[in-house]
Amino acid sequence: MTAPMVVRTASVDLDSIESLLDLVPADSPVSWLRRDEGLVGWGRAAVIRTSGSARFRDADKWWAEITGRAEVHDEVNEPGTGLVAFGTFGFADDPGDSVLVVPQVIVGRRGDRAWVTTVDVDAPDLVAAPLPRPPVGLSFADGALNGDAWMSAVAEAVARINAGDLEKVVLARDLIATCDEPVDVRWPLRKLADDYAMCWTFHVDGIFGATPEMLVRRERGLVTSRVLAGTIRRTGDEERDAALAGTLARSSKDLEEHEYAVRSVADALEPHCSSMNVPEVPFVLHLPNVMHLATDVAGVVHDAATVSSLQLAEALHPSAAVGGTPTASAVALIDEIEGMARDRYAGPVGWMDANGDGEWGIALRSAIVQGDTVRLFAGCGIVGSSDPESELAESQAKFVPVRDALSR
Ligand SMILES: C=C(O[C@@H]1C=C(C(=O)O)C=C[C@H]1O)C(=O)O
Repeated sequence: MTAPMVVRTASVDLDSIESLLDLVPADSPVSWLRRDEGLVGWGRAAVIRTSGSARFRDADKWWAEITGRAEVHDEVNEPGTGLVAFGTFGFADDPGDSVLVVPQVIVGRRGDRAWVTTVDVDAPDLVAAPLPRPPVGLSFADGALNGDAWMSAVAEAVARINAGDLEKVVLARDLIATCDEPVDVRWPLRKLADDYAMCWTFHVDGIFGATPEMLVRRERGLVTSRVLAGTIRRTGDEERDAALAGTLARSSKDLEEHEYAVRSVADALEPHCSSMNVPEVPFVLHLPNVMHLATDVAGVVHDAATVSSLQLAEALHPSAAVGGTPTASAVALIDEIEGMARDRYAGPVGWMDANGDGEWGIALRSAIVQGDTVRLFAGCGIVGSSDPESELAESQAKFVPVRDALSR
């Protein structure tokens, strides 16, 4: 048995640091940030890679062992202090690996508090790291399916739905970006955190993005989930966008798609909650590229002592926002007609502390970087009244955040 990890969390003054990303060196960075609050980290103190249907359980068991024998000195005691792991999980049982990683250094900020946590290393000087270089020689190419082939898959899904096989399915596509040199992920991360400050800007082990969708957050016995489904593109003209937001809020196609997603989350959370609040009417979430129907579900959990936030994420995944309804038929149809492997796209991504509290977003508006290649993903909820051309346009709008973040 190896020696226990020695973990120290101390308060720090970060008033002069605008973005926590300024501190992050190029060596294995991780991030989970929203409006400049959250966590960043670097270095690797411990990591587990797992796959298959037991991936969540494997990771959770490993985490219980690690936290059970760590020696923790925490002078801050906030959610996200002490020992913290960052994770990314595959959408499907296979292919693709899932990872939970404990960085050597984690820097956190929440309200007016800031802290640094070190794991088996001395506290570093918190100074701005050299800036990342922008990607050079960027070009884009179709992924597994070109636009026409993907629209045929959407038409097939619509036919299956109208034949009564299922109610909703989310179909995704990929886009391949190639550069002349390996991409420094901190470049797109900085741009995403700037341009999509209302989203969660994440990076764990090669998957990065700015997701607007929170699968599950648990903090001190309170659980929340932000469910999205139903989308309209923005035009950039404020008056037109306000009218479009009204159209979205009244669109029966989008409200139907949304209702499936909210139901799937509420049903999965219910067994864990002693009370729940599920709003009956969604609000419209405005992002720079699109607007979504959104519902914030909240509940008080009764099993925080035995069920971690990662186990809650497992129970919720895949919600109808990224899978469909009913889940099993939708996932089978995705496998049959989507024509690509999702890998960790649309899987849970986030962090968890030693109490099992944490935040798990859905890895959307995301991409996987590997050396000089970046694979971008976007998906759309399909119901019986979906139109393939509109869905293609919607998928293009969903590529925009990462696409723009890769450019200079
Ligand atoms: C699947 C994605 O987004 C999901 C699908 C949505 C929709 O179809 O309206 C909206 C938000 C997300 O729940 C994606 O961004 O790739």
